[in-house]
Amino acid sequence: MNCIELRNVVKRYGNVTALNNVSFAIECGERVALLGPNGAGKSTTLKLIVGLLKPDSGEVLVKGLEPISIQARRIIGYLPEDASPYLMLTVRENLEYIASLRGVDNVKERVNKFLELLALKPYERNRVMSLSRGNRQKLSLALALIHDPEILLLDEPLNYLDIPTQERIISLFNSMTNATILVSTHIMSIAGRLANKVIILSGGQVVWQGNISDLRKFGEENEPVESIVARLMESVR
Ligand SMILES: Nc1ncnc2c1ncn2[C@@H]1O[C@H](COP(=O)(O)OP(=O)(O)OP(=O)(O)O)[C@@H](O)[C@H]1O
Repeated sequence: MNCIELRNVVKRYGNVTALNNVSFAIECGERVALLGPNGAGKSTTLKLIVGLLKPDSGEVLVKGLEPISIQARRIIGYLPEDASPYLMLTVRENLEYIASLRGVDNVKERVNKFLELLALKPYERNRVMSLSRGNRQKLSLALALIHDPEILLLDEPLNYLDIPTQERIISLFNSMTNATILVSTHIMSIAGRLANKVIILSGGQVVWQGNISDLRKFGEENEPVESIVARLMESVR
């Protein structure tokens, strides 16, 4: 079954065409990296899937449902590119509030688990406005995961994180074996550790999609995968 599907999607902002006839399908349980140069349309794609934007034409489906349906919203966890938790609330209050809104059972237990998991326990009583950018990012990740979503949409999830935390988060994602993950990133090594497939966008169009291991077929012997991806991205700019 497809957990995410875009069919001939066009999205414009005024006279800028951000996505121009984009189609792809992601099966439930797949892990896919969304790659593309700046302005390619990656964040726009994620916002359409989470229902924050509507396509001008074409269709976006989450398990066959409209992204704004209650059933779809329940199963999606979304980390925006510049996530901003409630600045005046503490770390714990943010987590408890979102967990309650999400209908999580045993809110306290679940919040404690994420405070531990993301090393946020020392900051649980601090207001978000006083946190470092990295700790805000950890909280934003916890907020995206608190309801154990089936589908994870992650926009540059490792931004601002120190190396030990990056490793912890990668293990956490990799332990979520049943989840469907679509992750936007500029870092090829991160794509390779979080996903086995890629969708490459450029100029609002899909220029390539397939298994990461198949990317090598487009390169010279020993050519770094980053260089192959860069060529594919530039083929349509
Ligand atoms: N709110 C907006 N208003 C007008 N234009 C927008 C808006 N958001 C995005 N765009 C434009 O749409 C295009 C796609 O932007 P988008 O943010 O989806 O790209 P991206 O691939 O996520 O880029 P980056 O890697 O730089 O974050 C760009 O040309 C961008 O300038």
